[in-house]
This record gives sequence, C-alpha cells and structure tokens, in this order.
Amino acid sequence: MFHTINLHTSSSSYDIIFGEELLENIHLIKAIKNIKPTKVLVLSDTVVGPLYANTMLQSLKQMDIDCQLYTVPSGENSKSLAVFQEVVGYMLEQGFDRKSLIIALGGGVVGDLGGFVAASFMRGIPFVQVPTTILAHDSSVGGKVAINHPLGKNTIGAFHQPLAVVYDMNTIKTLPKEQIASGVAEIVKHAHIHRPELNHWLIENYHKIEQLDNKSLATMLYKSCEVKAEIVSKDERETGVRAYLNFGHTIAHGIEGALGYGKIPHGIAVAIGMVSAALIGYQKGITPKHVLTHIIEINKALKLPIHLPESIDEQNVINYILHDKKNIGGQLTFVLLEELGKPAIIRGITTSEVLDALQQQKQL
Ligand SMILES: O=C(O)C(=O)C[C@@H](O)[C@H](O)[C@H](O)COP(=O)(O)O
Repeated sequence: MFHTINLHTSSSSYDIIFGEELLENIHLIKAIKNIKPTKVLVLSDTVVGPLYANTMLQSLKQMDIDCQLYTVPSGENSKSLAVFQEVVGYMLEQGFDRKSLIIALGGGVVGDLGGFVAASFMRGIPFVQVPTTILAHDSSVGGKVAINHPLGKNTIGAFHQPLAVVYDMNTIKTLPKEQIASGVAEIVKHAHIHRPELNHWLIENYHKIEQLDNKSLATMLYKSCEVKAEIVSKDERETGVRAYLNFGHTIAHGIEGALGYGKIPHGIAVAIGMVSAALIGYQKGITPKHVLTHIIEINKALKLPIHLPESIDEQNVINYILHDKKNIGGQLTFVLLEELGKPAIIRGITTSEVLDALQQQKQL
C-alpha cells in the first residue's frame, strides 16, 4: 500500500511517500539511489533508534555504502547548539564529506536537528526525512529545519528541503499513546486554516486513530500533508501565506519557552495556542464568535486542552513571543482566523491585547 504526494517548491521537488515496510526497503527509494552518497549518517534518538535503526541500516548495507548511526537523547533539549556541535564533530571525525547523506529517523526533534545539520554541514548536504510520529508529518515536510535558542524556539535555522519524506506507517504502531493528541493538533490546525471538514472526519474516526489503526492513520496523515504541501508549494520561504501554517504557534512557542523546552509536547502547546489566537481575533473583531466556539469545541472533542498550564506566568509567555520570527519591525504578528478556512496575518497586536486574551482563556 503506497501513496505519494509530490511537493514542488521554488527550489526543489520531492515526494512524500506513505507505505509499509519502507525502512526495510529504504535502499530502493529513488531519491537515495540517485544521489549515490559517499557515506550515510542515520541520525536518530535514544527511543526510536533502538526500535528501527537496525532495520534501516540492514537495508542501506545493500547499497554497499558506509552507513553509520548516531543517536541523540530523546526530547526537545537535543535541539540545542551543544548537540548540534556534537553531531557535526562526529561527522568531521568520521570523514563525512559534501557527498554524504543524512537520514533523520525519528520525530520532530530529530527531523529539525538532522535537517539543520544537513543545511549547515560544509555549507549544506542532502538529507531525507523519515518521520516516526504523527507530529512529524508536519515538521518533516516543507524544509523548515532548526534548533532552539534559550530566547526563542527554532530561532537558529534554515529552509533546507529534504530529498524525500519517507513515512513507514509501521513505525507509528509503537507511538506512545500520550503522543497521539500532540500530533493530531497539527492536523486540527490544517483543518482550521484550510480544510475545516477534516476536523469532522477526525472526530468521526478518532477512536480508530487512538487505536493506531494503520488505514485511518495513513488517511489522516495523507490528508493533512496535502494541506501542508499545497501551502508550502505557494510560498516556500514564508514571505506570505506559509505563515498560515503557524496558526497557534505564536503562543505555543511562548508556552514552550516559558515552561522550558520539552516540558509540554509541541502539539499540546499548539492546541492551546489556537484557542489563544481565536480569543485575540475575537476581541479584535476579526474572528467571529462561532469560530471561537468551534475551535474550543473541536479541542474538547479530541481531548485537547483549551487552558494554559496553571503554573505558567503569562507575562513570561509574552516575553518569549517578542522574539517570534513572524514579528517585523518590532510589531507583534499573529495568524488569526477571519472565518474557518480563512486565515489572515495581522501585525501590530499589542502585548496588552495578548495579556487580556490569556486572562480570558483562564475563565473558559
Ligand atoms: O511549516 C511551517 O511553516 C510551519 O509553521 C509548521 C509548524 O507547524 C512547525 O511547527 C514549524 O516548525 C514551526 O515553524 P516556526 O517558523 O514557527 O519555527
């Protein structure tokens, strides 16, 4: 069972491939065969590596190429300059060169870190994304790669498109149940900004998604990646409409920074951030009341939170969003909804408007 989405951007064109037993057959992926790399680094983490790296290495060995595995600690803290330097140091010591290939095998953290190493190593080498979580269906597509700075999430990064995104549905079977909701939040986001009917499908099929039913997962991920690919193809480097994919992320990244990276799953923060954005839009007369209500109801139906964590200091969240990458000229910028499926980039939001919304969110 294979399905493929072709993503064409201004700088490249590649396939997002969904199937089963793709790890066992990674050596057959055209994008990998065609570049004939001198060496391959499989970058994974301490959770995914022990589960799947060996299967992939066995497949790559059939290409008679020197393949090595490097694993980083699982979790957001591996998206750091220190871990970035460790990976680059290992590659230099092991003789990787400009014809080498990186394969990022894991969730969003491994994909973002691996992609940024690929974007930077010797000024750039090719890489392949092999996502193994629901959340990573979003972060592995579109070429946004990055690590975190203490003052802001993903503030050290690049746009570096992968040669391919290879999604082996068998790897999702081992996804911890508590990570399902975090990944689904990005699908909810794609529905709110572009394909509202997707949320109704999600609610109808959520019981199967929670059981990690392969067919339902593949359908959900495919539909969500279609939205992602359509928007990225129009605006690869986020000069305009690609910012729509950042709906909910301004407050999400603020929450993640304020709590400490890794303390809250990214998708859970996004779910909360979408309610915040809807409240900001509603109080500014941009987002209709029915859209605000819909966003809250969808979160509840999918067991996603609507409140910020009780321990959080809202002012600290605001301190982080002052460094958000969408801000231009010091103007706080949010993606708000004028209607379901109709996002808008709104600049000049004031910190007091944000604080008011976060205070209101407590009362929901
Ligand atoms: O691909 C995009 O563009 C997105 O904004 C997708 C986000 O869901 C994703 O988390 C992205 O990595 C965040 O982008 P950032 O520019 O806020 O770091």
